[in-house]
Amino acid sequence: MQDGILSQEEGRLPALSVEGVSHSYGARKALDEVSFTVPQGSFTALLGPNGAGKSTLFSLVTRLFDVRHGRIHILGFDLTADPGEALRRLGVVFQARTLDLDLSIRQNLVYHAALHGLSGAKAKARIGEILATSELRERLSDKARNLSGGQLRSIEIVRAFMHRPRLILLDEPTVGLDIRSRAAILAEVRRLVREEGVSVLWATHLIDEIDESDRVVVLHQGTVRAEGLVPHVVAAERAGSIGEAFTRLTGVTAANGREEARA
Ligand SMILES: Nc1ncnc2c1ncn2[C@@H]1O[C@H](COP(=O)(O)OP(=O)(O)OP(=O)(O)O)[C@@H](O)[C@H]1O
Repeated sequence: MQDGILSQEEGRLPALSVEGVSHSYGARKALDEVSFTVPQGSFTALLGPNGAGKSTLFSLVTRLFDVRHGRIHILGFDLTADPGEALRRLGVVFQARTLDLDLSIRQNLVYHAALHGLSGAKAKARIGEILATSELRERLSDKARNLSGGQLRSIEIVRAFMHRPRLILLDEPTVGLDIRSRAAILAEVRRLVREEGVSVLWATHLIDEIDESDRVVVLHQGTVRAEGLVPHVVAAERAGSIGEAFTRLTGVTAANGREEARA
């Protein structure tokens, strides 16, 4: 792979394939024979209430935990047999904040890029490209601690895109943000999916983060309850909306970010 250019064979493979993956914490089974795919160029929402197993799944895909049962492939590379090739194609935004608050935004981004082998000049060019239309371009020399929570999250997202990964995982990236910042971050990630053809797996428990054109994987109590384009999942459940389909599939009412913000 060179600067995001895919070989013909890579072009046909799913960005992420999870096959029969299970994971337990002692006697507690957090994931039970989980299988789904993230097709290339898709925005796939991993929708599940708290405790569904989303973070456990992310810990497996990022190799924080070993895959002991089942298989995970990133662009066709087996995460267990060929972790270097698989992880090179992956970018991650974790739930917890991970920028160094004492460094400038530019330093945070350039240091991360260096870990992926990008020279300083290439990193700066890449920052300019990703932030071309963003007002954050004016804040690159500011220390991270002077940015708002929403701006820090945006920079973490830029950081995940720096090395041109083909698959980006975001674990509940809007938690703790106000409605406007949430919407801005969602819009920014959707723009990058369109413009860069990258594939995204966006974990959320909030139904209003899901768009009609998304793919969705519904995860509940460690099992996949549905997978497909939103209109297909809604039709299969004979529901009027993805919220209603979610309730039919899981027996619980999906959380709504607007309501959570009002509470
Ligand atoms: N380190 C751990 N030890 C024991 N049980 C755990 C551990 N981490 C998670 N679990 C359990 O595994 C299940 C799945 O948790 P997980 O954190 O993956 O879900 P989640 O969908 O990410 O939820 P949340 O958004 O609340 O983090 C839950 O029942 C949880 O209590």
